[in-house]
Amino acid sequence: MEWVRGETIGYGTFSTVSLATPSNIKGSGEYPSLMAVKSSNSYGGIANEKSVLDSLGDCPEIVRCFGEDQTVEKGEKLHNLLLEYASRGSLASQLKKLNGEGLPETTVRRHTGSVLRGLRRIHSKGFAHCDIKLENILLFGDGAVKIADFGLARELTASKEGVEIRGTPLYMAPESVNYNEYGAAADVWALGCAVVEMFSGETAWSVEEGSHFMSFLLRIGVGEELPRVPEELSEEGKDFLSKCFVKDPEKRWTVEMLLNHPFVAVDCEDDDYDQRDELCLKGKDKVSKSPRCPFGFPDWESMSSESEIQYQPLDSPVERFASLVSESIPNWSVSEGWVTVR
Ligand SMILES: Nc1ncnc2c1ncn2[C@@H]1O[C@H](COP(=O)(O)OP(=O)(O)OP(=O)(O)O)[C@@H](O)[C@H]1O
Repeated sequence: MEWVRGETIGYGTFSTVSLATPSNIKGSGEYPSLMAVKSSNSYGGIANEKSVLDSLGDCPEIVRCFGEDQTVEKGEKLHNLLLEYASRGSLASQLKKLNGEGLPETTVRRHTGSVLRGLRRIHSKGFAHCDIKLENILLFGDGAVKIADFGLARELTASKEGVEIRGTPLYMAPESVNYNEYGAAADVWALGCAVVEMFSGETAWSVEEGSHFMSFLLRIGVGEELPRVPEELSEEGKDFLSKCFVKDPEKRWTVEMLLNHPFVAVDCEDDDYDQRDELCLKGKDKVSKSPRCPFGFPDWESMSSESEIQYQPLDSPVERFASLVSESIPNWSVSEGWVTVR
């Protein structure tokens, strides 16, 4: 399909997302008149995302892919992935418009149910998403909520050796920090963090400015502490989170179990949904920008490609942390200050 690039609508760590329209409307009946195109000068993430999306097939809770191609623009070779366009942006951008407030619980329940159904498809096809966060949950004009960004997704059978941080640390599960495990259970932990953020408008972990990265990893991996559960959340919501925030991945509830939890299994009245969502729609969308340098840790850039890492088996969490951290102090203030590490 021939297509024309439109305005930029989002930035990721390794890609730019723009609007795209088919250039020959007549001959493009199977494609929508407006799409999103994710473009990157590196092939790995785009290729992985395309291959995972192909394996997942059509699912109402997963962003659709219309194909991939390469272009040369301003002398630069770009790899492009054509995707369904989410006209209402990401949950992160929606939340930003609420100025620190969260979404009504009925809306959170509905969105959580959608993400769970998307995760059910991902896990049943033998993959883990590995980067569930509000930036990767997209909102559509018809009210649909879909999971996007499969650049980090990987097969559940993939090896877990070595030292690797995948995804966004604020959403990382204890077993990922400690043992490099990025399975279906780690997606459930990340979903719990996303639910807290959706409801409260604040990240599930509160981290003081100037805190050291290593101490944060220790809090997730070694300590007894769990992510914050908002006081104002209903008892059902608190119970739902208590099933997500179980340190032992074997004891954590699976997506299938959570789909039967009353927090999402019961259809809620959506009275307050429309009002608050309308308010969000009225705000003008701004292009979201992630910092280009992961965490403000200059030396973390060397971890951007798995193939470049010389893996050493490390047994203890402390050894692993020591190999992952630098001396620099990151900006902890908000989740958007974090970027995905590949
Ligand atoms: N299909 C889409 N429709 C509308 N907006 C989109 C779409 N896909 C992505 N975006 C916007 O672009 C942003 C970046 O996209 P995406 O997360 O896929 O890129 P990325 O390079 O994989 O990001 P990162 O790896 O930093 O998480 C999203 O947070 C969202 O705001």
